[in-house]
Amino acid sequence: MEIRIENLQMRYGVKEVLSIEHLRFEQGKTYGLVGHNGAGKTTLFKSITNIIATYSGDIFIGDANVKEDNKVLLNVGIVLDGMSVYQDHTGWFNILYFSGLRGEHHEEEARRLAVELDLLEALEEKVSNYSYGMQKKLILLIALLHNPKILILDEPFRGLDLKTVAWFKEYLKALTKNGQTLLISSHVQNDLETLCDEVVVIDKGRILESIDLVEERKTAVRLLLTSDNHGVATILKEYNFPFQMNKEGLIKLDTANPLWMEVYHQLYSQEIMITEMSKAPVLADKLN
Ligand SMILES: Nc1ncnc2c1ncn2[C@@H]1O[C@H](COP(=O)(O)OP(=O)(O)OP(=O)(O)O)[C@@H](O)[C@H]1O
Repeated sequence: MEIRIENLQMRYGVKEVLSIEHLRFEQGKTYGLVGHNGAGKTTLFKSITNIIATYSGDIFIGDANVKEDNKVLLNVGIVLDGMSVYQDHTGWFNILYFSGLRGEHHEEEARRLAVELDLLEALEEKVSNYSYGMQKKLILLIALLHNPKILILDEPFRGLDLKTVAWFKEYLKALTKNGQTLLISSHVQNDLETLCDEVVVIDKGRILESIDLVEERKTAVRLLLTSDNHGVATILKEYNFPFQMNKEGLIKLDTANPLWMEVYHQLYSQEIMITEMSKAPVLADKLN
């Protein structure tokens, strides 16, 4: 399902927190949302899911306006950072309770996810005994359980161990292959770089730009580490070949440039070896 936002204005008192003329999240794509603290990411997520309804303007999920037809939200799963569940009850109680609210029951799927998340045994215990990461896993499990058509995740990886983050990223990649739409906010650029099709940059409640990572990935910009990076820089300058040397001394250039073959032969003839060549991260460059 797609999400469409038209003329959204949101204020807390006199403070304008969101001002978005038009924004569309297409079905089956993964979107990242980046912005400084207080930029409005969480407020946007809360508005889309009707947790906040004091905005002016319209938000559509599919054809339904969420303010007028909030049943459409049954298609949406949301995990907000700092969200909580019932502490004095077990993990299982929470799973059954929240599934019941939706009129659904997916015990087998819950068990399968709990095994993947290494949480199965803990589900018998009270949530108050859980670590922060375990609570986060439980909240994710509950959100994933009903297989929502739209999944909104606010800082989903914060507090999770590396193994769980890796599992979760693969899980999310598989979801979009099935046509689900994902919105993810994260302060970790690498997380968004590896997952997202598009990254929306938000600042003081306004959309600054939208970065199409799918297009950006098609370019042939590479980072090189060589046996003599300064020697390479000298050769590149002789050829007027555009390049940058980053803080770590790696050379960044576009190997699709027609001059690259000539430069490459020149390096070879001067016995300069390329010891490492990797795809340059797109997002870090765009955002910094
Ligand atoms: N309940 C509230 N009352 C008043 N102002 C609020 C409230 N919630 C958020 N704000 C303000 O709204 C603005 C946007 O906050 P929001 O939480 O959406 O930002 P964010 O981009 O998610 O930030 P972060 O990256 O720190 O999570 C901030 O200036 C914040 O102070």
